[in-house]
Amino acid sequence: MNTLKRAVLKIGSNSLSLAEGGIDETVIDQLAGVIAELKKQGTDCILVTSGAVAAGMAKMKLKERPKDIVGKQATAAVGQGILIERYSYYFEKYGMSCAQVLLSRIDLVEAEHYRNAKNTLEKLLNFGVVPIINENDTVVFEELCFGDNDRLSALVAGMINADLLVLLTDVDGLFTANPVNNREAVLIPKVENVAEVKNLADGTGSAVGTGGMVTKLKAAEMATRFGTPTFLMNASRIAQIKDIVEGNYPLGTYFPPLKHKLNGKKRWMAYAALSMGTVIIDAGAEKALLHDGKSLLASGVTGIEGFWERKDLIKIVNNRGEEIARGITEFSSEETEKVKGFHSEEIRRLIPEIKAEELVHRDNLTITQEY
Ligand SMILES: Nc1ncnc2c1ncn2[C@@H]1O[C@H](COP(=O)(O)OP(=O)(O)O)[C@@H](O)[C@H]1O
Ligand SMILES: N[C@@H](CCC(=O)OP(=O)(O)O)C(=O)O
Repeated sequence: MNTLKRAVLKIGSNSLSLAEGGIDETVIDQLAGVIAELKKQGTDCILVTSGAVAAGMAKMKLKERPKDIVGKQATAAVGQGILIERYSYYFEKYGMSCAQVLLSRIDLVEAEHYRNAKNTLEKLLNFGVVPIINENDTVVFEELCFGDNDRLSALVAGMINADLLVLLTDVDGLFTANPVNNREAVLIPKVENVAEVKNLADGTGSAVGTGGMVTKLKAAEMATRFGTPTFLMNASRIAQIKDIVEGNYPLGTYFPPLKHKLNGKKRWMAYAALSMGTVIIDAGAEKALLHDGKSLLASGVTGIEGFWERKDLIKIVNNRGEEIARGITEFSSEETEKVKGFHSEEIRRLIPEIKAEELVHRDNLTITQEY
């Protein structure tokens, strides 16, 4: 029996592009066909698709992907309309409707915006329409963009509680080295701990792709922490997505979900929200957060960086400068500076109006341990 209610499928620029330039419509046709079949079997899909720049390049007869941001933005503006028109055409062929949803990193930073995006996606799925997501390339700015669509697809999987994330690319999965330039590279069928394989990924994508394997591993790490099983496979096997849904894994790399998954608010804190500043903590506080499941107290803070207000999100780094957690703090940066290193009684004396005992309460804290 099919128990997967929701799947997010992500297809990269590489797999959608023709060698001579432009979009490969046979791939769009196959994707629409598989999504329509899955729908009949009870699995709703959200598609995260790249390809706007590739489609724009063909239209404008550009031989190379523009290197400058504005060039990419203008090219994506030309290509996005062409891309979505082709998807609409092929979904209609299979009796389905689709909707264009353009998201950027900034749209997910505020908790309210994140909820709005989630509600719209939920409504589209309720309408029986396939949301087709791409990054809103035309308006993003460099400091705050995904660039690749891998991490965006993982955030979307977390947002809608997907039961499966499939990353479709131009290689068969994760190899022991980049298979494009290492003949001896061997496919890894299953990865339990992404941190252990991160060194195998090389960040260079193909001529049209962005991010390479590095951003795919980051996406797998995020999605599996959200409790979403993730599968990385070759887009030439699109038809086999049906096998995954039926519980049979084709050739590819499987990343099983983690047992201790992050809940909705912690997903947003860990990967979507922006931090306003940083507190540096000592070894005792690091142990309390990582091993004892405790809140962060001011007594464990040794330094601060940045300026923030009460209820802002901050990063928590250890004394080696490694990020270990993020959380919403009850103290502004000015207040934190005043109370750092002090115990509760002294804090009440220094700032009598503050009722909170903790700098960051455990309910408002998520372990990130960046890799
Ligand atoms: N260890 C690895 N295993 C597999 N592929 C790798 C590895 N390291 C780097 N890569 C590269 O990642 C590329 C896929 O990333 P990318 O070009 O960004 O694709 P997409 O457009 O699908 O997002 C592959 O073509 C391959 O060259
Ligand atoms: N948003 C861009 C996608 C950028 C990109 O190349 O992403 P990816 O193929 O996932 O490495 C586009 O539509 O062209």
